[in-house]
Amino acid sequence: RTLSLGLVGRGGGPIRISVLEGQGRVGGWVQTQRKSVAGEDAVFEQGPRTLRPSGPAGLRTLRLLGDLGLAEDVVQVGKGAPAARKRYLYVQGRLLRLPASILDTVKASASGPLKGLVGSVLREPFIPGRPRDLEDESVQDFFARRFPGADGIQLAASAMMHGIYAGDYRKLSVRSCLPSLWEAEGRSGSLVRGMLLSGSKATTEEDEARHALKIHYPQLMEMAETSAIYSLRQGLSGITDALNQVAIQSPIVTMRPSSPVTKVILDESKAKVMDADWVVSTLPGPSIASCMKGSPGNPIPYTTPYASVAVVNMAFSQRVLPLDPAFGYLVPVREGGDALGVVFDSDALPSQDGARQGGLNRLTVMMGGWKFKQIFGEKPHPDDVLKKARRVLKEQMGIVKEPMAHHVSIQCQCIPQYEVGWWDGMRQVDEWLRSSTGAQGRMAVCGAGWGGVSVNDCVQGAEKVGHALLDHLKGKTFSGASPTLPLTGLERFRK
Ligand SMILES: C=Cc1c2[nH]c(c1C)Cc1[nH]c(c(CCC(=O)O)c1C)Cc1[nH]c(c(C)c1CCC(=O)O)Cc1[nH]c(c(C)c1C=C)C2
Repeated sequence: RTLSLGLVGRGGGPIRISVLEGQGRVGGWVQTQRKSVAGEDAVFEQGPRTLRPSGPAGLRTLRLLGDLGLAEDVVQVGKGAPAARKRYLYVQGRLLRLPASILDTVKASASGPLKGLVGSVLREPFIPGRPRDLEDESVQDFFARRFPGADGIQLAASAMMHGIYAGDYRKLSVRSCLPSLWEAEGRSGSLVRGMLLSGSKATTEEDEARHALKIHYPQLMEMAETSAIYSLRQGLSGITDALNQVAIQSPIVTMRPSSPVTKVILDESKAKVMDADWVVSTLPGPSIASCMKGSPGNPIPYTTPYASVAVVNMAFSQRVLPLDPAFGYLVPVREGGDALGVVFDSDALPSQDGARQGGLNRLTVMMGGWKFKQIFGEKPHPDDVLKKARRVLKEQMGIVKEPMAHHVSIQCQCIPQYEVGWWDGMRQVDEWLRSSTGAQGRMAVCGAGWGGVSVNDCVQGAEKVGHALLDHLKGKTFSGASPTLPLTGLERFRK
């Protein structure tokens, strides 16, 4: 829709958008493999596998799915489904179910690894708020300050950081990774009080996104209200493939696959391969920094570290899991070992098992993350990775059966690590993008490295940059020097 506006560009000519993609395929870390297993078409996700239909970003993604004509392909996990309510931690050699209700929490608090949980939560509002000059701290330090001595909370927090960032909660920044918790404490001096006061209050942004979705795609809005997570029947590559098709058909967009960017020069007189008025970069910080090395001006002032994940998808001919249907489990830092967690894919999304449902049993073992090098070295062989994944299944769940099919992916440097100080780093990059000694207002950024690692965050970030740019272009024709971009994509980091 937006791409067909008759835009007028610099010098009165039409606007042209070139999408440079380094790989031969589009989608980045969104990578779905369809494997034929026992005659069935099973889905193996090697990157993100489910999306959340909540919050302004979640609602925007649903709107995008509607615009792409994918509403019929959505497969959902209802809020009450086992895959939404049953999650486990692997603690002291056993799978421990995480409480899913207040009653469960009270029971879990009586004994075992989560002992004393309720008492810690009740005491938290009486603990003074953070010092005024504390600008950031690790996720571990934050929970230790708010819930001193609460071992169970540390276990759960470290496991959650494995599930989202494949990262080490002793290094990850609470301000950057869990901004709503950091803000709740900032507002009320207490995390619990802050969360209770904000309750289910929707922001204006969320209200607007809800309203837009309800008008355009009421069935998707209904789905958002009743679902915990969702995916597409064909897997998440269905989204990036559909986007690719829209771009290919657009008269103003040129898709250029297999075109890795190796250099960005902010000096028109030196343009060699392609001359552009503006660049919107979705490259990770270290890659864009390396592309701009040697270009006039200061180098990019901050780059984010990244973690690698070994993702091993497996399909068994029958159910091998020793427990009732569930989402899967996460392994807290303290347990050590190779695994970060295991997802029970067939329980979450049985419709991705092919037509003969109830037969196949798909699951995914995730290993490495922040300790990838320590476990696998520089370049592990896929057979060794598979061996390690099978050992995880044997040791943690007693599964010794050989899978009928498997797929090993080594996702190098796939998840940005927002470590303590990242927020301030983003502020510096925002300034650099605007500064005359930096990118001179000619470049904006979006993507997981710059403001949220989920697919929803990436869609929201890209939409904001895209809409701002289009609004800017609609209002003007360009005949002189290139004006600066109306935004950098990092506005939220300004003080
Ligand atoms: C390739 C592995 C990935 C790991 N994390 C992500 C990927 C792509 C990104 C990610 N995972 C989750 C989120 C949160 C927001 C969302 O969209 O849902 C993000 C950005 C959620 C998540 N994924 C897994 C778990 C257990 C969770 C926790 C939250 C929940 O209970 O829903 C599966 C999983 N992902 C990774 C690991 C190691 C793992 C383990 C089972 C890394």
